[in-house]
Amino acid sequence: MQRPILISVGTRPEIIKMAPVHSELRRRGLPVAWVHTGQHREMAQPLYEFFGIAPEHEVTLERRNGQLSHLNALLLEGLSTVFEQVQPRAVLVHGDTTSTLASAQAAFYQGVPIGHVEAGLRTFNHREPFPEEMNRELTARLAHWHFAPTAKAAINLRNEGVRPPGIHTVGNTAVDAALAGTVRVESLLADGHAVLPPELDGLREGLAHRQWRLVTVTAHRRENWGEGIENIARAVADLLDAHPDLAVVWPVHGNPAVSDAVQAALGEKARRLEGRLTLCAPLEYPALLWCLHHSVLALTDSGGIQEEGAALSCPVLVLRNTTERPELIDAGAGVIVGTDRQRIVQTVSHLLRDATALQRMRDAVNPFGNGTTAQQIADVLQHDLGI
Ligand SMILES: CC(=O)N[C@H]1[C@@H](OP(=O)(O)OP(=O)(O)OC[C@H]2O[C@@H](n3ccc(=O)[nH]c3=O)[C@H](O)[C@@H]2O)O[C@H](CO)[C@@H](O)[C@@H]1O
Repeated sequence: MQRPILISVGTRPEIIKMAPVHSELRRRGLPVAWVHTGQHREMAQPLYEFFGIAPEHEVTLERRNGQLSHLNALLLEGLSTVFEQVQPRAVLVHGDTTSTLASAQAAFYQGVPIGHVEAGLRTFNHREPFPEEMNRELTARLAHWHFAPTAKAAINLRNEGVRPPGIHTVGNTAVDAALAGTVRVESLLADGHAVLPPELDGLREGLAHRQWRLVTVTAHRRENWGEGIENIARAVADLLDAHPDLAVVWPVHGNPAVSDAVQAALGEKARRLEGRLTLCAPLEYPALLWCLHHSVLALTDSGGIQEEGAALSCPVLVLRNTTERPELIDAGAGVIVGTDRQRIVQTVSHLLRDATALQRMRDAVNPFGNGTTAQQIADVLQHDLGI
């Protein structure tokens, strides 16, 4: 194989958002390879199967403690060995994880140009999200190509001194993945494939026959652990009491800091409401897409779900005090509600009662692109690498 463009990723959202780039490069017959950095491997395998990706390389992490510095050191060493062996012509990284920064550093040490996909997102607060905000900034210092999802992200980069020829405003690959993925999920379901886990059977039946309106909830960010999650759970309970046609699906993050609080506040209710409240393990991506596609609203502190919601006409209420995706709010496709119980209840109740307001949000123009981001990234790489 010729020297490949090497995609280096570790976590679930990175895999989801880099899959469209991999698929587009492969479709054009360009040399491309994938290295998995070994975080959350158990979550990764079904995703790789869904996207038809077989990583050629893997860095296995033998972590002795939970420290970020230890993780970074292991990643840096493991990735350097892989890069040495593969001799990539370029390395592509995504977003803001520890894998992102370590991949960019390892590539920099070997003099390999770095493409940063989803560049320029900023909260301007190094503590929220931590350590992601700093990972974004440092990766921008190291990158050669900056694939900014929006004009705002491009301006953030310019304001930090990144020179415009390296900045390409291309939209977000999350949209490419969500649009193509939803079509595929619906067609798999129509062909009778078991795309959804059995825990969602009651919900599916209720949506089909009892005209429930679905709201998808997810929360896992560190800054929401404790009081934040408890408030969100109590707000969900209030909403289920106030709206008899409301159904909620909440894939609960496995961390006990999250799951214990959710179970304590809602476990009993979930048993009583049978199907109207589904608390389940984190869903595989196709099932999560199905939930968003069939939801009237999403409540989330996730970054990716803000983009997927916008792509699938599912308005998003952001369970954080800040977002690095202000375009969602500006476009009218989302609202920041934080974790205040009353505010969440009031905002959701208003939208459930006011069909016009809800429809206005559903009709908002998606600010994260139209599903051609991977093509635009491939165009730039092909041109600049002369391949
Ligand atoms: C706030 C923040 O710093 N977020 C960063 C984090 O992502 P982010 O906060 O989006 O990470 P999450 O862990 O929430 O993952 C979101 C993704 O997982 C999927 N999902 C979610 C729940 C579930 O049960 N099943 C499932 O498949 C969603 O559809 C979405 O695609 O890393 C990403 C990758 O670098 C960056 O783009 C984001 O900026």
